[in-house]
Amino acid sequence: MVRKFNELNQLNEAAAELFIQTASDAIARQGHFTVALTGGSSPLGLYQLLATPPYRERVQWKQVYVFWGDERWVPLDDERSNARMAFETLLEHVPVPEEQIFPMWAEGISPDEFAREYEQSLRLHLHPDGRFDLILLGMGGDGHTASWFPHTAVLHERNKWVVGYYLEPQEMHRITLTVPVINRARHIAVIAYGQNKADALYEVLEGQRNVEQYPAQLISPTDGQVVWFVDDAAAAKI
Ligand SMILES: O=C(O)[C@H](O)[C@@H](O)[C@H](O)[C@H](O)COP(=O)(O)O
Repeated sequence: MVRKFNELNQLNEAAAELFIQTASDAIARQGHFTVALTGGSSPLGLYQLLATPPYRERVQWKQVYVFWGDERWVPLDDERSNARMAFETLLEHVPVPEEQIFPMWAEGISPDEFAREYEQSLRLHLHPDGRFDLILLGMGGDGHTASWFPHTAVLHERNKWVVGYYLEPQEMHRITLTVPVINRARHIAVIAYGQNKADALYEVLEGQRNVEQYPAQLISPTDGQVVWFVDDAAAAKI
């Protein structure tokens, strides 16, 4: 489903409502809520909203387990860190117990080993069905999402839950959830706004199937729901 908004604050409010609803449904059903956060700049307004009354009081933060959909393999204090951004805008302002927050970063371990360990944590915390309650995603102007970049091998990974790999053009490693894990989620929310997303949004939602070029076409939940939160500028061509 595509939800289109004139104003960015309306988009963020609607995304916050989805977050609150999926959290309260999950907590009522199973006692806790598992969410994967996204990086980039797109979720900034949503995180700020969730950290502020009256939204903040509507989530039972002590029952929330926080993971990430993808990360740049940099220390937590690096300005490129997706986790750092989420801590500053959201996690430092809400009472999620520290041991329930799982940044995609650790010292003294390779990205590959880390990916295996992260998969083990997911297997433990997403037990028994391996499903996230909610995964937040953004989309780049080139049609990538999470760290599924065009023409990378991770697009074809069907067994591993988490992959760490070197992304040549950015000269850094990336850690990312894989296609099967993301598509197993109960809910996926993709946030894409601004004119520079218009071409990719058109190609991803209405263009010919070409997942190598537009990896966000791979977002296709098997038994869940996806909502695209877009603004008029991003939606100019759809
Ligand atoms: O670490 C990252 O870069 C991401 O998680 C990535 O997939 C992001 O969501 C898109 O690149 C959109 O980025 P913007 O929100 O900054 O446009």
